[in-house]
Amino acid sequence: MSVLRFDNVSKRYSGGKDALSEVSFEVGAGEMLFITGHSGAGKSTLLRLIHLSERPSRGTVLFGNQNLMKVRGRRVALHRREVGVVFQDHRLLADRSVADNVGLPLVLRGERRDGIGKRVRSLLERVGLGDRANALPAQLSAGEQQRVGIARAIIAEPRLLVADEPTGNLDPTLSAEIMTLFESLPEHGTSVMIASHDLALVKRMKKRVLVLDHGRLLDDISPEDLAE
Ligand SMILES: Nc1ncnc2c1ncn2[C@@H]1O[C@H](COP(=O)(O)OP(=O)(O)OP(=O)(O)O)[C@@H](O)[C@H]1O
Repeated sequence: MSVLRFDNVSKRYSGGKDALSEVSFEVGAGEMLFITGHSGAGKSTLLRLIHLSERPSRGTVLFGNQNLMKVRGRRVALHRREVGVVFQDHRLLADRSVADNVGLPLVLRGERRDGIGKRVRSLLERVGLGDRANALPAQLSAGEQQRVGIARAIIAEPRLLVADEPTGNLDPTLSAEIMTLFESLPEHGTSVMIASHDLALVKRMKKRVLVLDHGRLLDDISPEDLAE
């Protein structure tokens, strides 16, 4: 079963040239893959089309069986519940505790407080932040803040997690920790797509890699091919 499918997708921002050009690929359930390419290659644009902060100019994006072109209005919020998003700059609420930040997606869904507390505690343990639940984001290191952002993105068990340069500001040890966390997600039923221009990191991970070049999908490299 495919989680996501791009069919000949192009995106042109108003006044610009094509940021994506005729891109086609498919992501399977439980798959983890990287999107790489030079600055301006179209990595962020591709991810924006998945969580509907942008729309394609041509072509079709399917999420499961759903054509995202038809997802409009209130249904956009419903779609976003199924797609977790991790940004490089965390975007945590500065005046809320770690636990409140992580539980926010469940609060927005109207889930019961006692159930939320339990799930937040268990997830914070899983990401190694069990003892930081009451801290404010500013009291955490960059790597810890990033783990809070990831916990918030996965607490509602999305079908797909998209991460845009999630290790951009982190040192190699912290990057490796974050990658280990991402690698554990497919076994919990979440597929993972990570945009990164860090080629050394991408090669080390030995996962499928989509290579973008000036908006075109230049290569779709399987883990086996990457090993050669
Ligand atoms: N909102 C926008 N309006 C107009 N053009 C844009 C917009 N966002 C991106 N672009 C252009 O689209 C192209 C692809 O940009 P995108 O941000 O997707 O690339 P990227 O691979 O993520 O780059 P980077 O690694 O630098 O973040 C670039 O030429 C960029 O200038």
